[in-house]
Amino acid sequence: MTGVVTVTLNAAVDQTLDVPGFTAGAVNRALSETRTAGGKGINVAAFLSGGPAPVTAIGFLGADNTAVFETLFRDRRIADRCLRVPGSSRTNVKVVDREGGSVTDINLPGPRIPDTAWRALLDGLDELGALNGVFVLAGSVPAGLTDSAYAEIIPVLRRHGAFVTLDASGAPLRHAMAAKPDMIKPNAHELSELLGRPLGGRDDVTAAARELAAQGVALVVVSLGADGAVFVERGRALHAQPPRVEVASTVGAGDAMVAGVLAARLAGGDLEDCARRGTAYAAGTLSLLGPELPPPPRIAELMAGVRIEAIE
Ligand SMILES: Nc1ncnc2c1ncn2[C@@H]1O[C@H](COP(=O)(O)OP(=O)(O)O)[C@@H](O)[C@H]1O
Ligand SMILES: O=P(O)(O)OC[C@H]1O[C@](O)(COP(=O)(O)O)[C@@H](O)[C@@H]1O
Repeated sequence: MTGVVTVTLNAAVDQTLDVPGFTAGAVNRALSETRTAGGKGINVAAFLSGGPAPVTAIGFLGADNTAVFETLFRDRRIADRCLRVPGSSRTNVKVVDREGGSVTDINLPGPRIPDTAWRALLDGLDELGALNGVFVLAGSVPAGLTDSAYAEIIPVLRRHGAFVTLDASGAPLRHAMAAKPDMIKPNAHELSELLGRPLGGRDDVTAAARELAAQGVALVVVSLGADGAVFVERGRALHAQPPRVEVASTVGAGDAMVAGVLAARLAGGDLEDCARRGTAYAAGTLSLLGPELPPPPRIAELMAGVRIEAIE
């Protein structure tokens, strides 16, 4: 089976703080702290590891705090092609308030990427493009790179005929749209920002997703948090509603959804299979901290509990 390569330009150590009743502007006390390897592409790599496709992670890691990432790569048998850059990868703070059911993300900027490292990344991707069929470009773009970073990477992979998934936001997503990724997964807020207009309910979101599909993105997935996600491909639109699950943290749910969709696609699944597996992976990670999935029998149970509805 073809290999999957995930690209993380801005890796992160996710520091999850358990703060019941968290209140901005007040003194808050954390009951516990957990640190896990994160960053969108690294999460997708972790969620896909252990499956039939070999998984490679590439991107940038700050040279001063690589241990948490190297441990993940070793434990999950993810091939580590990440380039080391001076400094430390950022720590992103995730404040989880289980009482109030909220997660507050404070994402830091990350180390500046030297030009030599950027060029080495493009060379590495060219090399990996010859050997792997699926690429995931995900997350924010750190200092030192331009908003065109993804728009520059996509043609390098296209030359090799790779399937390119993009999960980004803001200007990097807008620039990359011209390079026509094969799949995108914005959330509703990112989609509204991309189109420059507010989006109402599910029908509005579906119409917007259809517009992007008409621009040449084969598979458009729009995630809607607890309201599930909309999947659009070749004129078909589906809504997938996750089953009710216990939520420890929503961090990484979007990345799990990307991984589940790709796992289904790699197995030859149709749009409904992608929606079902993507939603089950997202629901599965909600009760766990870090890029973890429950065991296969529980994933099967979650898949059976996903409600799929066709949208006309
Ligand atoms: N609170 C929740 N309850 C149930 N499912 C959720 C919840 N939050 C997220 N999900 C699932 O995870 C998917 C991705 O979450 P979302 O928050 O939309 O992504 P992102 O983190 O990329 O913004 C959703 O489409 C949904 O299936
Ligand atoms: O690169 P960005 O956009 O700052 O996002 C990085 C953060 O996103 C995550 O990958 C989680 O993303 P999702 O919740 O969207 O799946 C965290 O691990 C990380 O801290």
